[in-house]
Amino acid sequence: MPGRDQELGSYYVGVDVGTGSVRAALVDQRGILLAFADQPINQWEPQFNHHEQSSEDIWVACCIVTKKVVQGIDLNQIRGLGFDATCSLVVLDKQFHPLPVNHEGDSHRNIIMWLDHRAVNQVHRINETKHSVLQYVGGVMSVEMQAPKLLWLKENLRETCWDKAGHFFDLPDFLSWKATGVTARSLCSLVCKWTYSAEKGWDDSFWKMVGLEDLVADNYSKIGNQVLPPGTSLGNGLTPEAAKDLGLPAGIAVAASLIDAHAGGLGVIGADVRGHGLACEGQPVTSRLAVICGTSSCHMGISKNPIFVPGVWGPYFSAMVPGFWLNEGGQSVTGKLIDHMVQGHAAFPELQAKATARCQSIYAYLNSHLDLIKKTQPVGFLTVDLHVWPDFHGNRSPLADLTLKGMVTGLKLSQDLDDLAILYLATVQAIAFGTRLIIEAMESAGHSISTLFLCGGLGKNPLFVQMHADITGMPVVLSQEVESVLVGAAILGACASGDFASVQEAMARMSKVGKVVFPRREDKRYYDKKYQVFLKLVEHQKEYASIMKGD
Ligand SMILES: Nc1ncnc2c1ncn2[C@@H]1O[C@H](COP(=O)(O)OP(=O)(O)O)[C@@H](O)[C@H]1O
Ligand SMILES: O=C(CO)[C@H](O)[C@H](O)COP(=O)(O)O
Repeated sequence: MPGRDQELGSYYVGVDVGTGSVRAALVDQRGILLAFADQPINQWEPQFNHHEQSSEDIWVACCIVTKKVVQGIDLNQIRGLGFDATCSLVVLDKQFHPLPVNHEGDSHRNIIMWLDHRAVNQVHRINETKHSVLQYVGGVMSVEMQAPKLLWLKENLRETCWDKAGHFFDLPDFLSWKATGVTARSLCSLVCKWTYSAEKGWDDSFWKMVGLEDLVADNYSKIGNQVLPPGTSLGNGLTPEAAKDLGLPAGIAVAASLIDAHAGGLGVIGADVRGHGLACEGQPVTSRLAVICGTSSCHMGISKNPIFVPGVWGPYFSAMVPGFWLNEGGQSVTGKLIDHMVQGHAAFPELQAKATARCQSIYAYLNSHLDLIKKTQPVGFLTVDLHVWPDFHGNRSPLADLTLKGMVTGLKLSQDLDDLAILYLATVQAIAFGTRLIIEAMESAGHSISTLFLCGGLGKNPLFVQMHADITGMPVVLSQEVESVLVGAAILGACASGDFASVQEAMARMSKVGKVVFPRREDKRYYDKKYQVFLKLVEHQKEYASIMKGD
């Protein structure tokens, strides 16, 4: 909350809808968070690989957190509002009412979440077309993108959903519509998840080839035929109705939105790094990789010219930083995988009890427990004979293989807290090795990366950050504001308000270096050996699959 003696200034509200919660912040022109609030959101998993949410629930959560962060301030100081959200698919009918995306016909659950893998068969057929738009998603479309999900709805819920649908929104675009009544879509969501080209627009032949020709016949009115760069001011700003819901003044500028990972990228990648001893100082911004780590991890690298990286999404023009091409590597489950491994272990109740007794988070407790048991060796060396392959939800990048599964080798009969802590460590390391594999793929295609800029919920975990530095061999920059994704959302609001001339200017002013974590060079040999094992794991998994397929 800003103090009463706070100089009268301009504020922006950023709203970030992650997988597990909605967050809002009040942010000033220097990118400093003056107030923060969060609110959990519901998820349903009615069947394995079906993940659903409710757009009504999410809007209610947005209203709760926004009202909280503006409490007690002069509303006239708020100049702009920006949203970011996960790239989930929201379905509404022609009157903008929710439609069910499930066999139960529950219209409250009208969102197919980004991590939903129900459309495996559909994406397989889409990839078999080898259509040229696939070049711009790393060569292989992901089941997490919107075209396979649309096709699934058409083939499975024709009467209850497809035929009645009037609007298919990416969640960030749903939020900006809800705030302004403007149905224009963000270039970010359409380019990254819907095959739209910033240069050529929609490709009719793709939609016809995959069996979604009805979208073309409608001139794309259901999926978006007005497209705006992120940060553009929408319509007449916040509608009176949305203003009442959110507790904000009607008419303030609302920006065309971003996907959450992209907002994180804006929130970190433009910081002034002078004086921190970083290799990216004085180098083009293209030497920086933004790594946004929440439920999933997203690896956002930009370039002046398009770079085609097999298995890495993109290149997408102007989808994050205007004028730059974006490649987006990713791991579908990272925070969710760590939670899964820890919560599923027999010693989890003991961990919870001990962490609660010390008023610590379970992760802070695990990290201090590892420090105790490591004795004199570096903590990472505790996993010399325990190795994890992290693709419990398939591989997004760079293998782009959704059939891959998780692996653990080196299990013992022990089920105590030491065992849980070491399994947790091996999981964190596996995620960092996955990042190394993505960086290597990006570099061999033409990127030249020297520094990681990490944010998201996992950025609060010092072990996760140190392992990313040690395993990639690159320094990891953490922002001054831990909630950097919200700074990205606020940057959108700031651009829409007209207070900054460009997204680049707002980025440079509002993102700031906090802490830098350097790699421990002396441990490199150990991690290089573990990386060799990591690569063997996937090789062996493929061999097992081929043995089982044989006669
Ligand atoms: N204080 C913390 N310490 C360690 N890990 C954390 C902390 N807070 C969140 N996390 C991790 O971050 C993940 C959630 O990140 P978050 O960015 O909030 O996710 P999302 O944007 O997907 O909702 C959790 O799965 C958890 O593993
Ligand atoms: O596909 C993505 C970005 O393009 C993200 O993985 C997705 O939006 C989920 O984000 P989060 O892990 O922060 O909840």
